[in-house]
Amino acid sequence: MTFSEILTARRSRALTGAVRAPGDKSMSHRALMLGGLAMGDTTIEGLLEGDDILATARAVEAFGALVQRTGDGAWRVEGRGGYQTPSGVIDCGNAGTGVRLLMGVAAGFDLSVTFDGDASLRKRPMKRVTGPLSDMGARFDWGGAEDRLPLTLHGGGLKGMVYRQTVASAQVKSAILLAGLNAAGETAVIEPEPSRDHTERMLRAFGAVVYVSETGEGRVARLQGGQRLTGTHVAVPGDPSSAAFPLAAGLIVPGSVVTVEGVMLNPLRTGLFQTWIEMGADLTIANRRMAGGEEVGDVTARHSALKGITVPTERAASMIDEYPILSATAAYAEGATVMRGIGEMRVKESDRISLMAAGLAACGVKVEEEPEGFIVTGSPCVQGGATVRTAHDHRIAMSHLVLGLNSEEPVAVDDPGMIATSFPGFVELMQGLGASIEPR
Ligand SMILES: O=C(O)C1=C[C@@H](OP(=O)(O)O)[C@@H](O)[C@H](O)C1
Ligand SMILES: C=C(OP(=O)(O)O)C(=O)O
Repeated sequence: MTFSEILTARRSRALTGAVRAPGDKSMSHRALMLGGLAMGDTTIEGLLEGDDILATARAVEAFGALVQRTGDGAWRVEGRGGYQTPSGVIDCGNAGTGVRLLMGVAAGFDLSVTFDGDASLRKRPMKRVTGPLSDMGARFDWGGAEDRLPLTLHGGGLKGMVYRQTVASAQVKSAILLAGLNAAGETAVIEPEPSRDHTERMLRAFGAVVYVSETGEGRVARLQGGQRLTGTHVAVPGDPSSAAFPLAAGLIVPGSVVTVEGVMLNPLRTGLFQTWIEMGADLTIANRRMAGGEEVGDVTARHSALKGITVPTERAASMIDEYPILSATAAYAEGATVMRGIGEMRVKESDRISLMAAGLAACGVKVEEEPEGFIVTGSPCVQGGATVRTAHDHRIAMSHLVLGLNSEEPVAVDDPGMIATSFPGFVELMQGLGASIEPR
């Protein structure tokens, strides 16, 4: 489907059905990058074919690997055991994960490369990665403003380091560990609040030795430099961050029963499910099994009378991308949902606190914005009736479309094309469940 400039969601009858979420975005980026870094063939099934991942596939090819699409979600990467200087600029599009992890990998090699991205990515901070990589020995030239893309990286000659995270960020941790693979000696990252661990897990699947331990200072991931990766098979499970949207719709539209099958249940990713259950959601998980080295399950959401809660701040890292959709469901909950300790939301594809606050308020929902969070006071009756500015942010767009599925008046979003960065086929999948989402 090609979109008009605006998509509109309208109050829908009960949503029913079982769907599959697209492949996990975090794992899809890593599977391609590590495939390019390994010697030999890597085959991937269930790869997310969203725009962020397609940008990473092009980048890995530009760094010297052979990257082929062999079928629906099926890809083959023939790695050369290292990255080489690409002939042009590496454009990571909208993807923070893409650019930050690729900087880490590339820093380990004797090459020079310029990274760039779209208008949203050009606004996001890069020093959180270039700082530690510089301490390891990489050099950077800013193409424009400091801390922002475009930038040029000169890699090679790295030495390992011990890095203490100041913000919980899997992207920063991963960039450092990936650089450490080709640094002299040991590299360690200490995390006071653990972030998603897909890099550690997937490095092991490619044959690397990675130690993870719990210490008084937090979780520590360490590896020795000079390890070689070997191509492998990666089965990418469904993305819990994407599954959240149809499940949220199931929770808020009366009479609904929505199942999303094959959802990854890594505990560092499921903070939203825990939060919804505490809010009174009828959310059940069946058929728990292992797939692609991760636990997966079929998650069912039934329409529920939700109540507001205070989300524990230490849960933030395990649901950082889910606060937009949580806040949309909180709009239908009785009482206040307090979301704090989430200043990181302001440096995502957009300032997600401010955009969600503005969008919800335009739809008649009571929202109080704070520097590091927001409070949504909901009610079962949401007015709607707004066209929301999404500022190139897929999750802002999808969250408001879900909000509009049970509001009095329709809710429309601008720039819906961005949804394809993480969830191609979102509109068709939601329509298949019975959602009324149409181009205006
Ligand atoms: O490592 C990853 O795959 C990701 C880490 C998170 O970012 P931060 O590391 O900035 O928290 C998350 O928001 C992003 O969508 C994916
Ligand atoms: C923050 C996100 O992604 P990234 O940082 O990769 O752009 C996201 O998908 O919500």
